Amino acid sequence: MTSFARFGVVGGGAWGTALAQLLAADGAPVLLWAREAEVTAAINAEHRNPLFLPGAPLSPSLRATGDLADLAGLDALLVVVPVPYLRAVLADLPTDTAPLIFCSKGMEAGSFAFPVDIARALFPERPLAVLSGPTFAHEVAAGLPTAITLAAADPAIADALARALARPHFRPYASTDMIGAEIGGAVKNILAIACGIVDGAGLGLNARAALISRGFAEMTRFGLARGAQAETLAGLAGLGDLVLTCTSSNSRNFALGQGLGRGESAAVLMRDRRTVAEGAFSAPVIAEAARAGGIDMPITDTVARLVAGETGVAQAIQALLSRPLRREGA
Ligand SMILES: NC(=O)C1=CN([C@@H]2O[C@H](COP(=O)(O)OP(=O)(O)OC[C@H]3O[C@@H](n4cnc5c(N)ncnc54)[C@H](O)[C@@H]3O)[C@@H](O)[C@H]2O)C=CC1
Ligand SMILES: O=C(CO)COP(=O)(O)O
Repeated sequence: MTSFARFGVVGGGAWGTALAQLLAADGAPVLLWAREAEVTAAINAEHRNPLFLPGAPLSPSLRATGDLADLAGLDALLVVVPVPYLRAVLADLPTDTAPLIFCSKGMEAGSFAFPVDIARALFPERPLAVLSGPTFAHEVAAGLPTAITLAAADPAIADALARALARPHFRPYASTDMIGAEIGGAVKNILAIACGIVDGAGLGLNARAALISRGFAEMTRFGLARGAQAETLAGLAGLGDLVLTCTSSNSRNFALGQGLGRGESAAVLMRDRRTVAEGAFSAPVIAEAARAGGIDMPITDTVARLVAGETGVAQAIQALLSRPLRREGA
């Protein structure tokens, strides 16, 4: 098996840049593809990414390119493109056999595909993996302690990639449950918006704790129905990330929810934003997938309607609180 010494990163947003910095911090060469010429120029000339990760000094061994063809021949690629744009970027990747490690958290509209589903259809021969967990980009770039799930269908590849990505302060836990890791990351983004709404509307900490645990029940129902393992959902990629992003306004999803909770318009909050709040894209998609599968996801459905401007915060809260009482495990 290869040693995975030379990594490439596809996507120069906050998370792609932080992962590239993690791997380049010890002087290892890392090549990052970014869409914005301003980002590639600043990384190469000034060793920083002022658009998406301001304030984080980057290693000179991290180089950037605007040409996806330059990623040919590397040992593995971390793919960190927001899910709505992922398919188009993957279609332009150079033909290769190196593993693709998906780090984005969402479900594609229309196809109801997670990143690995999209890639499997495009690259049936390439090893695929998922990297997901409670990982604010600025903390990883700063070298703060972080643990994360690394899932691949083949346990030997999962172990090898986990070893290759591990650093003294960055601990990947290997798993074979790719769908569990993907569902945990996608659903927690939606629940982070819900918790932000509760915070912005001043509904208190009891309500937030209730949302986290009832939201986790939704994530588990959806995940188990799609073949995820319960321990993955209760692990770093599910519950771990849910706790992180439901309790901090450093989360863009939580911050979006705070705005909604304060009564700001969803359309205005979504307009002109440079950074992503993936939960806003995924909420209607996962809500529809759940409905089609007969899976009860009232919080996800409510977030989808709030983001679409179809309901207001007071009305949505009233609707959630007036649902029939039920047994907890049901
Ligand atoms: N920021 C974080 O702390 C973490 C983010 N993630 C996930 O990583 C993924 C990427 O997020 P960030 O790096 O934070 O992004 P970001 O919000 O920092 O930047 C937006 C990214 O979207 C890209 N983009 C915008 N329009 C595009 C288009 N038309 N085609 C292709 N790319 C386009 C930009 O080039 C940029 O890379 C998301 O799925 C997010 O949920 C996962 C873990 C941590
Ligand atoms: O996924 C994240 C941390 O694990 C980042 O969350 P936000 O996209 O909400 O900022």
